[in-house]
Amino acid sequence: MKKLYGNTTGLKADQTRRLENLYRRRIPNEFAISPDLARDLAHISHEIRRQVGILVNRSGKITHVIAGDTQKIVIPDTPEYRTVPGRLKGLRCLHTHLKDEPLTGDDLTDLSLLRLDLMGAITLTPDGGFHQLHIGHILPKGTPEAPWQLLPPLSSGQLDMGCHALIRALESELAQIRALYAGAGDQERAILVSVTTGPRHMARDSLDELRDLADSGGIHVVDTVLQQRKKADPRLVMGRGKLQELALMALQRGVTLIIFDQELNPSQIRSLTDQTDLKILDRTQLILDIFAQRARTREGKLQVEMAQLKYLLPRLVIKNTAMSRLTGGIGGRGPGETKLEINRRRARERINRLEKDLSQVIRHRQRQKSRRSRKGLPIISIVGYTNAGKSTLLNTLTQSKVMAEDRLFATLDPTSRRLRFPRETEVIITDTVGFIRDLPRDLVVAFRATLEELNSADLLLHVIDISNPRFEEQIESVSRILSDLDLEQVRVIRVLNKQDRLDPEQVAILARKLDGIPISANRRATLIPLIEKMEAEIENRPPTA
Ligand SMILES: Nc1nc2c(ncn2[C@@H]2O[C@H](COP(=O)(O)OP(=O)(O)OP(=O)(O)O)[C@@H](O)[C@H]2O)c(=O)[nH]1
Ligand SMILES: [Mg+2]
Repeated sequence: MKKLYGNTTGLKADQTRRLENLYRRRIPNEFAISPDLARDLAHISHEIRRQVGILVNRSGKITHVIAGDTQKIVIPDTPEYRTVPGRLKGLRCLHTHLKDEPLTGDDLTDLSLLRLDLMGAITLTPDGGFHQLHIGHILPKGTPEAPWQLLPPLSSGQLDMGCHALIRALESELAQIRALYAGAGDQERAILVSVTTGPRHMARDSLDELRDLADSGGIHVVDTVLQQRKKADPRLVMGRGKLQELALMALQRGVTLIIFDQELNPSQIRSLTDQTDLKILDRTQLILDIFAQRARTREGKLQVEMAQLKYLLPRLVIKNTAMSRLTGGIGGRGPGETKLEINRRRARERINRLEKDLSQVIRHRQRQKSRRSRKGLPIISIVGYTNAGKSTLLNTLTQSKVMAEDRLFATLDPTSRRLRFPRETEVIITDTVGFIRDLPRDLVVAFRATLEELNSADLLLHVIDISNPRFEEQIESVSRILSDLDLEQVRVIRVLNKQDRLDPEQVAILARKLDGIPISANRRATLIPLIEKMEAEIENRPPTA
């Protein structure tokens, strides 16, 4: 006999048996529930003074019998019924309400979060008979204001309401929505979410940046949601009601992915995936994923995979059902894609392996470098926030063709070029990976070797995109990361890039205020003052020991 779910303590043996016997019943296709079954549920519910619920699959079989309390039932996890995103669950819930009360807010939240086929509430007459059945379903093409359809209450003679035909019609409307969005290529569709306890404008700025990140990751952003709360919910981050709105919006707009602007802990990721059946990523995972797409060199790939595994490891304790979605990343592209179905032990082994490989690659590179530095050429490193124009500057300075693009993290692997100054001094100039606010710690650790090379630089060019409205925060983020890397002692020239996008007066004010040299990295003629300053700095540098 299949087991009972929910609040079963204190039931008499005979009551338990009658509840268990419900598993033998079957509901014909046209019926939401058969009249005799509705009557029996009402009776027993009245007798035990608890709500009683059943989950019914599309063949009319009862898959779960649940006992609740006077106010509610708790629908158990049904991992074996996890649906493909964009479809209904294939289960409907029918449950009793002891009082004559239609579907509650909680019922509708369950309906949308679990994407049930239907939600039904059976109300009782005062003597425990069946009164009416209230049915609600998701409206596939609904709006945030009218996301559900509530049918007029059904009496005993009206229960053959064409249940299957209704569910089929809902599924075919959902299929139309999926088809509509499938046309948009295999781009993943996402909603970006920020739950903040701080000021709204800061969360807004950060969300804007998350959108840039998502764009750079090849994700189509369907909408953004910002929720201000006194305190983040420890389990679901946001309130359950807000989460339900989100789940519905996802269904109605063909969304398969939710990206949170804040770092989520393992149990939050698990609860969110369990509650919504959607793929959940946080900001860190998104950045790691972009890095994974971008890494080109062997060293870069090893570093990214290591960072991904280190981030995932504590998140691998969770049960298997949420695993594939959790570790899937955005389409699972890039170096780490073999990691997907990995378990903890294998993950640790892989990390050890990666560490060995990496140290070998790094040793090799250091040998090359020492060969180069034997020539005693000074090194100038270009640093700065992602998308500031670092690669463009390197290209224009050295007439080379490092990839420069209007996307975040275009460059991952450091490139070095020689540069000869007008007065014949020769230097090595290197381009580096861009920085970002809250650069994931695992990434900093993984890229430590690359970034530590900055230590041997004689001069840093800090490129700042002064046309970006957030440039001041960006300067601060970069300074913070430089000091984390113990680079404060290296001399820095501030380079104010993209001056062509601002008024000349504004540029002049900023140049004074920030003590920087304005340039347009893509216009060679604007670089002369910078080149002169670089040359002077290099010639005046203290002799190396
Ligand atoms: N208008 C204008 N655009 C610029 C200038 N310099 C760079 N850009 C553009 O800014 C975008 C980013 O340039 P990149 O050189 O790729 O920036 P980056 O700092 O190397 O970026 P990451 O490698 O992603 O960290 C590109 O679309 C460039 O064409 C400039 O002086 N003026
Ligand atoms: Mg670059």
